[in-house]
Amino acid sequence: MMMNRGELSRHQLQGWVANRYYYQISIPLKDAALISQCPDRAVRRHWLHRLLDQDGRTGSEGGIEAWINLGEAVGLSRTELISERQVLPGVRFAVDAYVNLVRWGSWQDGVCASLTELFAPGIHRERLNSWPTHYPWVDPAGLAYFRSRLEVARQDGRHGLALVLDHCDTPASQDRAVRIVKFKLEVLWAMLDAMYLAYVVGMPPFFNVAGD
Ligand SMILES: O=C(O)c1cc(C(=O)O)c2c(n1)C(=O)C(=O)c1cc(C(=O)O)[nH]c1-2
Repeated sequence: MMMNRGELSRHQLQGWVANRYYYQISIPLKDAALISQCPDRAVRRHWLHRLLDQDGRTGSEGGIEAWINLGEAVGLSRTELISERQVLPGVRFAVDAYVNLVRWGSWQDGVCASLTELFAPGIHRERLNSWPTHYPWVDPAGLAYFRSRLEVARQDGRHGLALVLDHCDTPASQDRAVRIVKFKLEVLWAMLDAMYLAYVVGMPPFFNVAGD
């Protein structure tokens, strides 16, 4: 909300991009964990696209590279981003909890957890619309990540939802699906809470937050 209202300082927006970088690089690990659990060839085949969409293919660099470009567009160097120096402990713990859920749960759990992506296209669209006005100092070329995800996230979300509707066909499995989605929302909230404390409240001690 603060982001979309244009209320973030340069330091705060940089902090968000640097921390979300850790989410981006963890998504393929999560997708690989899901694939490793899944005996269904068609599902594995489809899910592999997700992994490659982030990691890239020959001739197409992929989402992580696009996120690094976003980092450069907000004034962070590639080295700074890749160093993970700015990743907050709370963000790291939350993201790792997501990867671990998929690593130790079933592949259906992993699909349920990805359903928050249904909301991602709208969120990306909002950023594409508002950032050029609110943050004119951000190089617009860096917004390519959000643009590239509009259609991909819509398709991924639909595919995930179709799988969940297909496989979660008992009250018990539907109950579990809802609990998993709640867990994933808690991961996303925990990330935001950690960033809010560090960059908005400015509450010390944070070993890796430089003063603004
Ligand atoms: O910017 C966002 O708000 C947002 C949220 C989410 C999400 O809800 O997990 C994803 C993304 N973006 C995203 O870019 C992305 O690639 C992605 C993959 C996944 C997933 O769980 O597999 N979620 C998300």
